Amino acid sequence: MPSLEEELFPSTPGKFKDRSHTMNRQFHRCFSSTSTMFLWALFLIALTASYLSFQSFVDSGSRYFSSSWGGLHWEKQVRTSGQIRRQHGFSVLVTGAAGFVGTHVSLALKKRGDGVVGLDNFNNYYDPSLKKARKALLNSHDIFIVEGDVNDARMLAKLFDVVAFSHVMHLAAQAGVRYAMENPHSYVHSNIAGLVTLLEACKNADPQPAIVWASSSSVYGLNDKVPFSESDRTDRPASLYAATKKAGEEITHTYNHIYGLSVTGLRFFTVYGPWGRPDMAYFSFTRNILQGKPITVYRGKNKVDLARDFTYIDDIVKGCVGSLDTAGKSTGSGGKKRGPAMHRIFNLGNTSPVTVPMMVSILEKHLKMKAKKNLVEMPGNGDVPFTHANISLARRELGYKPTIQLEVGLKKFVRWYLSYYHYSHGKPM
Ligand SMILES: O=C(O)[C@H]1O[C@H](OP(=O)(O)OP(=O)(O)OC[C@H]2O[C@@H](n3ccc(=O)[nH]c3=O)[C@H](O)[C@@H]2O)[C@H](O)[C@@H](O)[C@@H]1O
Repeated sequence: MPSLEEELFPSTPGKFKDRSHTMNRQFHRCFSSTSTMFLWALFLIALTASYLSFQSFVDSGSRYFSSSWGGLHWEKQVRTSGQIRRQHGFSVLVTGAAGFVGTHVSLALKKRGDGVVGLDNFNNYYDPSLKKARKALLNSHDIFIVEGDVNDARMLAKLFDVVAFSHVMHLAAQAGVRYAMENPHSYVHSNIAGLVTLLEACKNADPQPAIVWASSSSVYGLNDKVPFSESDRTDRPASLYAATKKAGEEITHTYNHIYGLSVTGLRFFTVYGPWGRPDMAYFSFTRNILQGKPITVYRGKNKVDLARDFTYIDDIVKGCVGSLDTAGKSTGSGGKKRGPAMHRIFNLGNTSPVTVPMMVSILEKHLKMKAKKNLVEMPGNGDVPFTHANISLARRELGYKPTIQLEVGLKKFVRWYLSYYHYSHGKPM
């Protein structure tokens, strides 16, 4: 019978000895590998620490030296731009300031003496050089534009740190009805995630600003009750774009309800005019007509013409400014609601829809050129056959009264287009 010792330690002679040797060796190896590991760990810690400090250096460096926001000079520019120059004036943060509506609203506010700080991410959804040109225009009126995204919470917090904005005019968005099929995530990024980040910043700000923001006529979707009233159904969007704008209306309601933010949503109806958006039909049609290229004119079922309640930019600006002027104060502070705050939604349209072929013939008249038209059945890509705004609520509450009809508005647009793109007598100079 093997002894206990043999049981415990195998019987092979020399094994125990061997084992003790082995253990000895292992102990040494183990010890040496532990110290190696220790050294490695030290090395890794040092490496991580230097990486982190390098990162923070890069981070602060990019914020304070090379990037588009941060630093004492930047803060001074923001503060100066946000300075109010009239009695009882506002200090307004305009997001999407280098956009079409953003540019016009910023100029109007600045002209009457409000402080205006612009914010824009200058993305390339359409020609960024047009956005840069709008920025130059704004700069020439002493409006500073921060280059940044509404998803950047740190940057927003910094902005509210530097200026106690009384109002936020939130116009930054991924626009365009049909592009949503190509790039759906950009709509979620800007119109939902970006909106929430902005609302969080507004909620945390002290004082909280009142918010006026751009919704869209597209929320009416498949609604066929005309004209479209604010109380009509908006639960059947026809495009993801429309769905994100509708979501925005619900999200802003939540922030109004929980945090006491004063919110006004504006449903814009196909806004057009000088400095407009090149992705929109009236703009791209003008470009193609001038270049002798064909245009695609969509038609509804049974060859019915599509129609839009085209609204001129100056009328929209009046609606935006009227909304800011009548917005009640937000009631929250320290991220807490202190009482009920205003929550409003308005249609800003023109109340006189015009068919797309009619819009084309007005362009032809002003351009003194004929369009090469391809008539195509409206593809199922989010479009709606017509829009028509009932504006009685905006008229009553904001004093909103559109005055520019499409004929006149397109004339102003064409004049701007020819000058901006250096045309003379229908030919590029
Ligand atoms: O009112 C609104 O809320 C929306 O107005 C416009 O959307 P939309 O009315 O579709 O404007 P356009 O893209 O300029 O189209 C105007 C009309 O021209 C038609 N169209 C468009 C493009 C084209 O190549 N051919 C064509 O016939 C469209 O079907 C539509 O009936 C804007 O692009 C949206 O950002 C905005 O939210």
